[in-house]
Amino acid sequence: MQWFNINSIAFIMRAIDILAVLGLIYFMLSLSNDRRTLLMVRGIIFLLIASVLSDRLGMRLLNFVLDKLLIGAAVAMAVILQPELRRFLERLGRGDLLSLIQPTTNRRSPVETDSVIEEINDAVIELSQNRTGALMIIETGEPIDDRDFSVPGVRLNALLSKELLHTIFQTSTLLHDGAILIREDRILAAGVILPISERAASREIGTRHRAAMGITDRVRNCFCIVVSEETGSIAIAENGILDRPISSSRLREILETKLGNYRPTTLGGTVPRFNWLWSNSIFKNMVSRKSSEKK
Ligand SMILES: Nc1ncnc2c1ncn2[C@@H]1O[C@H](COP(=O)(O)OP(=O)(O)OP(=O)(O)O)[C@@H](O)[C@H]1O
Repeated sequence: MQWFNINSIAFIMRAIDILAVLGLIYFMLSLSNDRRTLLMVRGIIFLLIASVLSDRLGMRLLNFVLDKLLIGAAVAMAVILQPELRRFLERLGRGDLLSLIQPTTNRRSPVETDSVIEEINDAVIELSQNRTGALMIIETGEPIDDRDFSVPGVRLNALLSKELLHTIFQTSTLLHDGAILIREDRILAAGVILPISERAASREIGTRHRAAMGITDRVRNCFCIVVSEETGSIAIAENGILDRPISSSRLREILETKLGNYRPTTLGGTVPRFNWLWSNSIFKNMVSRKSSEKK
């Protein structure tokens, strides 16, 4: 028992302390998969580390300023992340600890998912064949905040069907202008006006396609399908990058990957959202920016 002295206990307590902080950071990062939120959390973590370091190094004035900044940042974060924090506290209160460590993406049942994929796929192909312009935002995770849209459009909350998708985009309807927002198996809104991308892109790319690039650049938990009125071509926008033209078989593949049950898994069976955001998308952006610039 000699090895189990005061020093060992202090070491174990320190390890638990560090693990608890890492756990807390993990939960904060998994609150949202919005890029700006993650950048904000990262900024606060940076301030926290700088404050601890300045304290250890005896830099009292810097430490004083950093402490005040941290308090301000924490209050700002509580205000900005109010819906996410409320969800987090609700789950904590319910004792639903498992859902805290599981990504919230794709909780649809297989049957529901299959029919959503079918309906979207059929509608897009039909719209493309008829050269009917269309813009769809499809959520893949946490709900998109209305403040991310320039105009949130008209609320529909209707069950998704290819007939409805087709009807909305007919030029004779009042709702055909703008985008529709799809959440799970519902068309939540139509006539949504999106922020236009500020990325440098070819002059051939018009406002419908730029709008798809704009929203997916701002919000990471979604992708857009665009059907060109001019050419009938299908495009997919993700992470602010436009991929076009997309063949009908590729469209189905993308829908199945994004909305189906397939997900790349780790040993634990799930991928924490911030991994995907910070590693995969940064890599993808670097690779596909070149291809979009070429267009
Ligand atoms: N900011 C926006 N948010 C949502 N929809 C938009 C936005 N800007 C334009 N649109 C849609 O795009 C239509 C205009 O498309 P425009 O011809 O300018 O773009 P495009 O990318 O060349 O598309 P297409 O190939 O279909 O012609 C508008 O009628 C409107 O429905």
